[in-house]
Amino acid sequence: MKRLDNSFRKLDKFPTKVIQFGEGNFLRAFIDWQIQQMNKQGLFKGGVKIVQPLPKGMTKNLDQQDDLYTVLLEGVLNGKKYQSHEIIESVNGTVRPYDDYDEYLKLAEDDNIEVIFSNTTEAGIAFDQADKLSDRPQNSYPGKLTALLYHRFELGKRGFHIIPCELINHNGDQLKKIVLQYADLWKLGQKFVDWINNDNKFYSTLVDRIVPGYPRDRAADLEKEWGYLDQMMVKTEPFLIFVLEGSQAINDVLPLKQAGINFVVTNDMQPYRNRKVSILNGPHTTMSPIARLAGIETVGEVMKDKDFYKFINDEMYQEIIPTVALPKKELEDYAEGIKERFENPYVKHQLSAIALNSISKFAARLLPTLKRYVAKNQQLPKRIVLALAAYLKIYRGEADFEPSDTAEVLAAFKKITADENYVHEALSNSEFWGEDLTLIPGLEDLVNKYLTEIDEKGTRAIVAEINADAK
Ligand SMILES: NC(=O)c1ccc[n+]([C@@H]2O[C@H](COP(=O)([O-])OP(=O)(O)OC[C@H]3O[C@@H](n4cnc5c(N)ncnc54)[C@H](O)[C@@H]3O)[C@@H](O)[C@H]2O)c1
Ligand SMILES: O=P(O)(O)OC[C@@H](O)[C@@H](O)[C@H](O)[C@H](O)CO
Repeated sequence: MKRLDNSFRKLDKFPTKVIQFGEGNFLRAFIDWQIQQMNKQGLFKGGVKIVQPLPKGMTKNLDQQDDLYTVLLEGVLNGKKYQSHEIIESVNGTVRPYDDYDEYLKLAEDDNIEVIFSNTTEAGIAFDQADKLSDRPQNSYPGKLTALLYHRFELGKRGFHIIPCELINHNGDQLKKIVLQYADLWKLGQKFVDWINNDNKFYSTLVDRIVPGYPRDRAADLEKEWGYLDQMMVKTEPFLIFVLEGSQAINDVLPLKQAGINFVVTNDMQPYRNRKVSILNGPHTTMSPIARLAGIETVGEVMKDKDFYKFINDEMYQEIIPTVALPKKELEDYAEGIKERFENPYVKHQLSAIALNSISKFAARLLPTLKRYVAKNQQLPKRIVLALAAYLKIYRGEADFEPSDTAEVLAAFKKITADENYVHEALSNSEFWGEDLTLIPGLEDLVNKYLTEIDEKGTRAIVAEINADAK
């Protein structure tokens, strides 16, 4: 069978208008897919050069198939099963700064390029004190970006629209802050700082699309069905939302809305972020420890289990939604959409994958809801507290599987697992939660009660009891 190559292209190859840091599954199924949708409608007429941010990566695999790959959309849309696939033609080429730094810097010279996207994971937007302007290349993504921007500035050219998609709050502000830190460290001068501030725009974003990536178990069958080889195919759910904080003028640069994409430009993206983190990531982080301790492996299985479904549904409607400051109807519609996405029969979303770095995820995704719930109701949200107890059981090494977290968190837990005041020690460690959780009235007692009950009867029985209480 033939590998994908240029003979599969149906659209014109447009000039490069976008630089993209990161060749990962998410960006290929999110940004490059959206650019394809604009190009198909003749609205953007631009291509993407992908920069591989790390020495090792997948860009060579992309080059082997003339930068083409297939996006497979599979899921449930408005209650109906939906499946389609499309060859994405928006990538014009790839650049590897570790192999050819000059080619990388040359991107700054291209007048057609207007936009920079990135997703270098949450670890990518970081300042590395050791980075130097003379490095070829700099270690960090912001270091590489600053070097590119400085070259552009020296050439007297206009700046860029810089749109990071990393899942950290205020990602645009964070990235700009680090670029300015490098400007200071490398003594690049006030004129460069002014050019960064006035000629470039950094946007904060919220991205949402579940992208399971390469469909390993079905890839060979899909290739047979499509009639070509594709080592870069990527599977995604059909749903997406792309929220950008900034002025509506960005719609002229990126006519995504016009292309029918769920692109929201707003002057305050925090409500969207709170909604997503609390109603989507919150239940993920709740179900992961409780359902795993009951022997369940995927999000889909949780949603198919009568008791667990009710538990998660009640968590959304009774513990989370009343604490989010957005119109109730809007939140309920969103929650219904999330349940449909969780039930996606095509996505086997492993609870163990969601469990990675659970302690910081609990702090970011559930603790704010817990505190808002307590302030509003003067009582504790039982389902969220049960999740906390389940995490403490897992992190004490008492599950059939190991906790997966940073070395620091695992080491800190190791120190206290044998302590007879384990729960107190864990809850009062502000390094874990950003504050002392024993100060929340009644929390330590309820966590202790649930831990005893988990030992006595298991999480499934407790879930059933909480459901019965809720009727
Ligand atoms: N896959 C999803 O469903 C999904 C949905 C929304 C958001 N996200 C977020 O997007 C990010 C990427 O996900 P993915 O599925 O594309 O992963 P991936 O492993 O396919 O790609 C990761 C990309 O990040 C780069 N990278 C990794 N560490 C880096 C570092 N320290 N510095 C610079 N670059 C680095 C890699 O080079 C690669 O391009 C994750 O942080 C994830 O939380 C994923
Ligand atoms: O990717 P993580 O590990 O940060 O979180 C696990 C899931 O909650 C997450 O991937 C969601 O599916 C995603 O945020 C949806 O856009």
